Parts: sequence; C-alpha cells; structure tokens
Amino acid sequence: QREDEQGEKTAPPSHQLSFIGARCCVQSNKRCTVIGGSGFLGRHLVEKLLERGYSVSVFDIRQSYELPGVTFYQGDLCDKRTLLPALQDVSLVFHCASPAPGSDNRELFERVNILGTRTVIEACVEAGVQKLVLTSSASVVFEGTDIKNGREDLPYAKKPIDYYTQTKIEQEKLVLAACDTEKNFLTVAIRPHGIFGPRDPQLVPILVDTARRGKMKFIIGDGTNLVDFTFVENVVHGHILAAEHLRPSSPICGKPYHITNDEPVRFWDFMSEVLMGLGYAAPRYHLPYTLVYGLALLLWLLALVLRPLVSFKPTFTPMRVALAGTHHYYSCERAKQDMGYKPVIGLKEGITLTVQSYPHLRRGA
Ligand SMILES: NC(=O)c1ccc[n+]([C@@H]2O[C@H](COP(=O)([O-])OP(=O)(O)OC[C@H]3O[C@@H](n4cnc5c(N)ncnc54)[C@H](O)[C@@H]3O)[C@@H](O)[C@H]2O)c1
Ligand SMILES: CC(C)CCC[C@@H](C)[C@H]1CC[C@H]2C3=C(CC[C@]12C)[C@@]1(C)CC[C@H](O)[C@@H](C(=O)O)[C@@H]1CC3
Repeated sequence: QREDEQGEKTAPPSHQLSFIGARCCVQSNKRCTVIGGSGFLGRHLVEKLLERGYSVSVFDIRQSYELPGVTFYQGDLCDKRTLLPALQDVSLVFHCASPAPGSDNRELFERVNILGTRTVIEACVEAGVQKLVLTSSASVVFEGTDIKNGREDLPYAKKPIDYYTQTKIEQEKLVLAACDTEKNFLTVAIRPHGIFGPRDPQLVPILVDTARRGKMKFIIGDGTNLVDFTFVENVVHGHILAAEHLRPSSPICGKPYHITNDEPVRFWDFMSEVLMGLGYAAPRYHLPYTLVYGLALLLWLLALVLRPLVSFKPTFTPMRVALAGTHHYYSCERAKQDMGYKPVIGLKEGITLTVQSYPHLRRGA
C-alpha cells in the first residue's frame, strides 16, 4: 500500500475505482463500513455517507432495509470470521452497534460491547483499516447526579448506573487505547447524548407508550433540570467530521468528543413539546425525585429477585428516573475547536421533524 499526501494508506490502483449502484469512481479512502448500520443512528449515518459520495457497506446482526449501492453483511460482530469480509478494502469503519440500553442483560452487554469491540479492533487491524470511529455515549461519565456543561475530562463513572453504561465505558477505553499513529491505525470516540429523530426506536415510542398507559401525568422533581437532547443529523454530522479530521497529526486521535445540540433544554419541556406535538397532554403534577427514585430502585430489585418466576419490565427504571430528574448537559467546545463542529439542525426544528415523522404514534391513530 502507498501513502497519499495526508499520510493515509491508499489501496493499489486496481482498487481505486469502483462501481457501486449508479455511482462510480469512489476513492479508496471513501470506502467505509458501518457496523450497526441497520440501527437508528447507523441508518441515518449510512444515508448521509452515501449523499457525500462514500461507498458504504453495512455489517449488522439483522438487515432492516435495502438501499441501492449499500452492501449488507449479516452477522454477529463478536465473530471475527463473519466480520472480516465486511472490512476488506475499506479504510474507514464506524462502530455504532450495541444491544438496546433498555435491556438488563449483563452477559449480553459484556459480550457485545466489550468482547465484541475487542474483536472489531482486531479485525480492523487485520484487514488494514486505517480509521475507526466509535459511537460511545456521554453517559460514560454519568452516575445519576447532576452534570452541568460537563467536559470530556470528567472521569468515567466509578459507579455506572447500569450494565449498558458500565460496558460503554470499557468499550470506549478499548477503542481509544487502540489508537496507534505509528501503525497508522487511528481511533476516535463520539459521545452523543439523548439522540432523537425520525425512526428512533426508543425515546419517542417509550414516551408515547407511557402516555397511552396514562403514566405521563407526573413531573419527577421540580421540572427545572437541564438536559441535552441531540437531533440525529447532528450526531451523524459529528461522526463524519471526526472521520474526515482523523489523520496522524490531528489532535483528535485517541480522544473522546461530546456531540450535542448545544442547546440544553428542561427535560420536562422537551418531553411536553413532543407529547403535545403528538396530541397528548403534557405532564403536570410534581412528585419528589427521591421518592420516585427509591420506588424505581425497589421495583428493579423486585424484578431481579422474581426473575426466575415472573418476568416484568418496569417503565420507571432507576436509570430513566435519574435521567428525568437531574441536570445532564455537556460542553461540545472540544469538538468545535478540534473539528469545527456546529449543530446543523436546531432543537426546535429537530422536534418538528421528529413529531411529523411519527403519524402512527399520534393520539387516536
Ligand atoms: N440512542 C441514543 O440516545 C444514544 C445516545 C448515545 C449513544 N448511543 C449509541 O449509539 C449507537 C447506536 O444506537 P442506536 O440508538 O442507533 O441503537 P439501535 O439499537 O437502533 O442500533 C444498534 C444496532 O446494533 C446492532 N447490533 C446489536 N448487537 C449486534 C451484534 N452482536 N452484532 C452486530 N450488530 C449488532 C443492532 O441490530 C442494531 O441495528 C450505540 O452504540 C449506542 O450506545 C445511542
Ligand atoms: C418514563 C419517562 C420518565 C421517560 C421516558 C423517556 C425515556 C425513555 C428517555 C428520556 C431520556 C432518554 C435517554 C436514553 C434512553 C431513553 C430515555 C431514558 C439513553 C439512556 C439511551 C442510551 C444513551 O447512550 C443515553 C445517552 O447518553 O445519550 C441516553 C440518555 C437519554
């Protein structure tokens, strides 16, 4: 392999041109694979990459859609043999696969987020991939207490609030530690927070489901806590900027970056706006935070003890209550400085686009 003017390895001339669907002449450094590309964020990322002239492959345990020009590889990322073919002749990999945060399955989180990420790194190195962009989470520093304008130098949570967070911390550490400029394997981690937008499978659907069951009448705490919610297109923008700034001399190598809408909003104002936009009533009655958190903890313990006999999933988990009743917003100054990040869609517009995209979740639909 040769090096281009940015110090990036380029594939031999026979690989420099490729015909993908109707597009042609895709440079080898614009060939990428999105691991987790069937998911909410992954699919938005795939669509934007195609728009920007990248040639895209998707590796995922499931195939949720078809798109002209996208090659799908189906498999478990923990299995290197199935993963390797999806990384051939690719210079850039985005890793945004993870089990759903709502699951309480410790074994699954450890296997996919920790062992699986180790496998992803090994496979990338083996296949000669030069850049790995990880989707981490701002929650890696969240312990259930207030974070106001948190910067990336906050320590990782010592007492992660759930298995999802615990394994996202280990995953991020693995990816950042693997950054090796000597070997020209460069890594970076993007830490989004509260992603929302069209096709989101959790935030809006869970909110609407809770409202339909008559449980969205209460505000947890005094309702003034500020939070970041990030429109999916801004998260995608942050990922692509990171990939395009990742070069051996760049300050972003081996570092984490918060990517948010940079518009902290009251948690309950955001929830109310989405609910009212879809025709539901906004929550009105206040409940003390400590009471609701205590109850959620009790329910979680009960669910754990009774698991062998009955299985039930409480709506108000300790994690959700903590997120609903505390401040958690983050500074994206570092992303602005190092890669010129600026949100492309404002919060208000993001909420409108999101609400419009869920006609089937409207009240009475
Ligand atoms: N949604 C949010 O608010 C949010 C916020 C911060 C960070 N993140 C991170 O963003 C990433 C994407 O999240 P999302 O909301 O799009 O989730 P998602 O569930 O929609 O997508 C995850 C994808 O990973 C795939 N996957 C899971 N296990 C796999 C395995 N073993 N092998 C291959 N593929 C597998 C799933 O099939 C799915 O398509 C995750 O890493 C998540 O931790 C999400
Ligand atoms: C039942 C109500 C009290 C709340 C209903 C809405 C919640 C389902 C969402 C509100 C904030 C969301 C959120 C996540 C999941 C869905 C909510 C709890 C994450 C935990 C998903 C995983 C991400 O990595 C977290 C992040 O750091 O961005 C999310 C934080 C916000």
